[in-house]
Amino acid sequence: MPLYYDGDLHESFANNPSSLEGRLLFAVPKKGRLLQAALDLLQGADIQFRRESRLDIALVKNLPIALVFLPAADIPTFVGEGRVSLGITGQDTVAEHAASVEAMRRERAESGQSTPVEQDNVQGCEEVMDLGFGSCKLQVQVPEKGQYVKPSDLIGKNIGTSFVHLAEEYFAALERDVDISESNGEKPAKKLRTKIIELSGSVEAACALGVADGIVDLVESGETMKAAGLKAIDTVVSSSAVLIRSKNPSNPAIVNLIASRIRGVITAQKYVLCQYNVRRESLPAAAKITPGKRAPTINALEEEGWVAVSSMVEKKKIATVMDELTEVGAQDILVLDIANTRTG
Ligand SMILES: Nc1ncnc2c1ncn2[C@@H]1O[C@H](COP(=O)(O)OP(=O)(O)OP(=O)(O)O)[C@@H](O)[C@H]1O
Ligand SMILES: O=P(O)(O)OC[C@H]1O[C@H](OP(=O)(O)OP(=O)(O)O)[C@H](O)[C@@H]1O
Repeated sequence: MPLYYDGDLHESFANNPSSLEGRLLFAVPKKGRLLQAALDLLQGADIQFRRESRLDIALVKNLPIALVFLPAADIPTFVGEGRVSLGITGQDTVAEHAASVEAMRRERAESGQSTPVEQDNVQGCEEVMDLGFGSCKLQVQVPEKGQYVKPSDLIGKNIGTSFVHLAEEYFAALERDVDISESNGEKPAKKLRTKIIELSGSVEAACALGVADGIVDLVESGETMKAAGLKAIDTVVSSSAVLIRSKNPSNPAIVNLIASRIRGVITAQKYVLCQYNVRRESLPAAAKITPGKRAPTINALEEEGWVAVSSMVEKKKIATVMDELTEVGAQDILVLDIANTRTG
């Protein structure tokens, strides 16, 4: 098996490109917050497909891959069981899946079952890379003007959430800490006293409607939380979109190829190319400001005593970098967008 995809298509894919056989399955969120950024990433990586309306599978035209459009929250289950080799989803959903597997493991141990969860095809997912979008936090929220101030005030109360297993883990740890600090050497209670209520959406309405005393839900700008009259009192998990892979993908060479293309697109989005001319004696100072990823590229200019420099610079730092370059005497500073990259 080559480490990198060498252009040789799987035999069954080459013979029948309109079939699923021989194709690596890649799960993409079918709707919601991550969909558009994920599609932009696929386009940047030249993964060409046409999604027929109402069909959740799309065959990729130029690679032996099929895209499977699934709810973001379900993608870690499909990847973790090895049904799909690659996926794009949020770290929050990966953490929730891992917590559900852990809960299954605990339940089996407590009930004396000896079958390991791995026998149910639960192998878990591996994070390949952070994709740099979809940042949010899973937070414990309570009514702004209510009686609850700190997380431990919610012990024994009702908590609404779509992240049932992470909420259970969070409150179990909280109860354990409180019990230990209040006990006189007695063993902390095993059973969770806080009631976790599973809700599939609009979780922020649960407190106002009397279903819950507090919630565990995602926050990005905080606008939804504020509009519902809630405030955050703790963070359970910080999240952003990630590329995940199964432990034993059907074609590791294709997995590496896709990962490398996506990494190239992300780097291109993060950096710009900065070019400028500077007197040779000012080059050490200028090179310090624009060290590049490896080192700046330096070319001689026709004009005696001057050099041309080009270097990758983080987009978010470019204004300051241009100010500093001007200060050390750089001239003709140009900033260019990078369409794609493959760097070391
Ligand atoms: N406000 C947000 N800002 C940034 N990322 C978010 C935000 N809300 C959710 N996400 C990320 O996007 C993922 C999918 O959430 P989203 O609410 O879009 O899912 P969905 O599939 O439409 O589900 P639902 O039907 O429950 O809304 C989340 O798991 C999280 O990683
Ligand atoms: O802090 P904010 O920027 O306001 O974002 C937070 C909201 O975004 C998500 O919901 P989404 O709008 O995707 O819809 P949903 O409630 O149907 O999941 C999340 O569940 C919050 O409700």
